[in-house]
Amino acid sequence: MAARVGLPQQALLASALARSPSPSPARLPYPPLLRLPTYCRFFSASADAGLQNLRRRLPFAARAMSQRSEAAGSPYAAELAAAKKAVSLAARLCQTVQQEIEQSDVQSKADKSPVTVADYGSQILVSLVLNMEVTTGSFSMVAEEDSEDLRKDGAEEILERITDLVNETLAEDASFNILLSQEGILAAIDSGKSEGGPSGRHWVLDPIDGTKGFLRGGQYAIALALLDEGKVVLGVLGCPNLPLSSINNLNGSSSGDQVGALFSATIGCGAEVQSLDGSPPQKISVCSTDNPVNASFFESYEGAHTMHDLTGSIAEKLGVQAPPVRIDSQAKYGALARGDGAIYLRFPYKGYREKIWDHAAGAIVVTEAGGLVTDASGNDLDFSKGRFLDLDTGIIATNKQLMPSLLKAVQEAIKEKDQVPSPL
Ligand SMILES: Nc1ncnc2c1ncn2[C@@H]1O[C@H](COP(=O)(O)O)[C@@H](O)[C@H]1OP(=O)(O)O
Ligand SMILES: [Mg+2]
Repeated sequence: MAARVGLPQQALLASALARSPSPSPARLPYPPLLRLPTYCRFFSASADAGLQNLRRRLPFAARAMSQRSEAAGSPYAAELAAAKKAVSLAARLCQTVQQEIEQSDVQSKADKSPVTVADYGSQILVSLVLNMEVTTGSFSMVAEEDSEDLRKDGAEEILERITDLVNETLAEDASFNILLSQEGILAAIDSGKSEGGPSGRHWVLDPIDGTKGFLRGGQYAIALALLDEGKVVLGVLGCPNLPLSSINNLNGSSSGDQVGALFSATIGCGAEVQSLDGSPPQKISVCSTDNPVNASFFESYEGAHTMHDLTGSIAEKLGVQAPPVRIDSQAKYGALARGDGAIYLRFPYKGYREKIWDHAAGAIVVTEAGGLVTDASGNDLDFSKGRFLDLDTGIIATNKQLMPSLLKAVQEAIKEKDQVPSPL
């Protein structure tokens, strides 16, 4: 595994710098680096045999990019290609970490939720690739992680581990002639501090959505979207543990062998799925059933993230017969978008504030696949208000045929729940 091959970052950097000629700035494919002067140190490694040995012949990030997509003619085609490349590279780092995660790779945030070296590493790689590939306009990103905990005394070891992981992931991909210093690592994480909002363009990133699933060895997603004037215009969901074909039974497993799905959607161009290692994109659409008896529904694996009693009551009122399919993360939106199930229900406990990065990519993948995503009252989600989605009800998603009866069942179940006296 690359992260364990014993190539410490300093040595890698020193060897590359010693052997390589300085690149001509005109040939560098990443002028946005100029915007972040402390971001990175780069080199041309074409003559470096040691590094070449670390690289695979055809990096999947590059291959995923070369496949023709329905969105090729859209005004966001370049951004979509960059987003796929960024998510694919981040997914590779996450897979490396998930396979051999250690206790010291996991920390607890101020809100007690877990964060891992892979959450940070994924955010760094996505920021870096977007900066390198998208050369027009200024760069703004609303992302989940920040570097505060990594700047504290005692964080030196974890910062070094993240730096090594990121640089080893970059070194394995022939399309990147770049390494990051520790200052560059911290700057890359903090490039996600934008507040978003209704004007301009903002990338929206959850570097690992479903960290608990990631730690359990279950589902997780790298979720990246682009907001333009307050609207989500593209989304990419990397789901390294999701079967590529479909989830065709209630345990979330599949009949096909291939695992690792990359969902993408651009406004007005539909939604697609391809393998994380670069198969051609296939158009997807939500299931077309109008009979709840044939419908199955997705919800969070974690009981603390959604009220399973309320969702059970909604499903019963609707006439759904199958038990819930419980999986972590926005992988649920991807699975819904290709028709693995018909409904997604999410009802967090009172007081939880939804963040835009937890829904932006998933929502456009579902709507472009022909589905609808609304709050519990049937309103569209509004991603233009900053880092949070201002809603105090739940989020529901399904096809157009089932939405009216689903909304009715949701309203009835909520009303009934509100009438039950609190045990306190
Ligand atoms: N108490 C909570 N209630 C609802 N969602 C939560 C809560 N804590 C974390 N989450 C978020 O729920 C999402 C996982 O969704 P799901 O439950 O559908 O798998 C993640 O974005 C996770 O945040 P994070 O991204 O920090 O892991
Ligand atoms: Mg999340």
